[in-house]
Amino acid sequence: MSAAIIDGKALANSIKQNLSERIQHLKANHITPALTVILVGDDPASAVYVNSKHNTFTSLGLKSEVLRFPAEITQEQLLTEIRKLNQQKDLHGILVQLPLPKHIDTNTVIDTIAPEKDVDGFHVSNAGSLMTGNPRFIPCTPYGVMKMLEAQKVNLRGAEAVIVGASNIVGKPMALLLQKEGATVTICNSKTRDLAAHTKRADILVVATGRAEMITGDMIKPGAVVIDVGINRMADGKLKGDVEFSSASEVASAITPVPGGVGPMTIVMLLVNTIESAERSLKTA
Ligand SMILES: Nc1nc(=O)c2c([nH]1)NC[C@@H]1CN(c3ccc(C(=O)N[C@@H](CCC(=O)O)C(=O)O)cc3)C=[N+]21
Repeated sequence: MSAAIIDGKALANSIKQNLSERIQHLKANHITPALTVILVGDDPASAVYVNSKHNTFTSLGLKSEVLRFPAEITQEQLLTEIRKLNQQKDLHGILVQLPLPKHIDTNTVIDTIAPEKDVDGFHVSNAGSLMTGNPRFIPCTPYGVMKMLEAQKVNLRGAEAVIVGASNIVGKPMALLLQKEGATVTICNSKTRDLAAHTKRADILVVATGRAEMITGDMIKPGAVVIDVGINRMADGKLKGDVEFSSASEVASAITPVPGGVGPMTIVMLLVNTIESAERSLKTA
């Protein structure tokens, strides 16, 4: 068997096309959706992602600004910058690129962002609202994965979903979203005993560990839908997922590639959240 490849890039593009009407409507009301990204330090991978976001936003006529700070910035200075952005009228989204340097407490920084501008959906109150079933912003990566499953017409009701990786930004919100659609969800982590026993049960397998090619075809149930969230840059510059594509695609019924899978969906859902935020400002104006 050879799996269907779920084309995240194409789906992201079609979602993008469908946003133009909403953008026009906002502009007719003198609102340009605006995002500010804070980038601390000079990690080259982060710089690539931030540029990619910036280009996507500006190409659609949205406002995007990147504030760059040296890795030595103090936590208090960073919080001061965020508080300024919170007050800025006509700014609908604030994103602090992760990871942050070790001397800075990530949760404190995220929870300083005004929840109404937290288009990543990482603020503790937004995490809570997702958990209680009335989300303000759905975190972009799991949101994009749900759109891919929907486009692929994957039946989630009663399905066995297994997530490998329990992070606040992917694994945990992913579990809530799948559960909401009726899946039976297992979250595995680095301490899980007999990981393969879990992954082999999965009708839907989502892998977000940051460990290149750790899931191989022999760990996958025949016919499963495999979503690879990993983006690992190899020494030769090539990108690899957390799933070994060659063996997995022999077993799965559908699989996301890396690159061109979940990554482009993450960026387009950031666009969706920022536009949504701008539309809310229209309602309260
Ligand atoms: N506050 C915050 N929010 C994030 O959403 C966030 C973050 N911090 N920190 C880093 C991760 C990573 N991330 C990616 C988004 C798109 C691609 C993407 O589009 N990748 C392309 C390939 C790009 C390339 O060639 O490097 C693809 O998969 O096809 C990758 C990675 C968002 N992140």
